Amino acid sequence: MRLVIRDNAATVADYVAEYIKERILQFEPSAERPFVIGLPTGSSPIGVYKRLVAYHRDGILSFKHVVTFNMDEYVGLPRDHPESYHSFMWEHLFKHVDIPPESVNILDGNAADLQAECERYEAKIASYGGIELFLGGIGPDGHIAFNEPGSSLQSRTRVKTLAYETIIANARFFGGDVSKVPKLALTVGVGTVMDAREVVVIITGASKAIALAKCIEEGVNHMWTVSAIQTHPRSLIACDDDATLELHVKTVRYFKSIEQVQDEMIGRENLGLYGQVAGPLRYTVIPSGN
Ligand SMILES: N[C@@H]1[C@@H](O)[C@H](O)[C@@H](COP(=O)(O)O)O[C@@H]1O
Repeated sequence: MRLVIRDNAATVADYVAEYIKERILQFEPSAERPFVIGLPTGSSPIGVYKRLVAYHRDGILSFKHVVTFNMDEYVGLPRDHPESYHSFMWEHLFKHVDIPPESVNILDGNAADLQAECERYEAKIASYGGIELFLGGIGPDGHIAFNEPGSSLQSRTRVKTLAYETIIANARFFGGDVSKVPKLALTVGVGTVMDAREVVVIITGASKAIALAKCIEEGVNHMWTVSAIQTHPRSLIACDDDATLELHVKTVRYFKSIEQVQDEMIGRENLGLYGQVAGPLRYTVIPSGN
């Protein structure tokens, strides 16, 4: 696993947006071979979406051959409710780019048969040959998507009851009124996320500091479901300084030194993603710490 530390949420967003842009461009997606990406909602990815929209506006990035699968959706909230994840995604990303609407996949939290909807979703992901890159954020309790503490680390897409801490955290989107926050959600499982060929997680802010420390410095544990990322062969956490508050100084220095060595050996401008070196250097470098 790699940990990339930046000064603040804005520079984390710069890094992650550029990372995703490069991954899509290097993949050279086509109609027959689209780039399949898993996407989160929440405040963490908003800066990334803004930058992806800007890449599109500047003619650098197209979403014509990108297929998306969102992580989760509330149960029972009308699709056009301003706080539904459908609304969020169209507002922050999809309506600003050239993605064909049929390439957007978001769980239907109003389906008559919620279980069947979850099974349909998994089957659709499989029909594309799986997800290339899953981007995620986490809750303060270390949940990824809506995989609350205690979720099986092999879980698949399913109906989930939200933890009280999550309901309180998300009340800010419902005028601070806890009673208005849906108590159920559909969510991809931890296993669904970990099946992606690559996982990238954004962790910013002091409120996520304990979760980041649990995820990185302690063992894989279903009480901090994002910690499953330790078992993934190709994973990256992008965090800001505030999120490192609970990490050991040694941990922070270790991951910073890895980046520094990479920069010195290869040069930042030539360092592609996960050893895929862009520019004139074409050899493969696998950075340690992966
Ligand atoms: N289901 C979503 C998660 O996918 C998201 O990661 C989390 C964090 O949100 P924020 O980025 O706003 O802190 O919120 C919700 O619980």
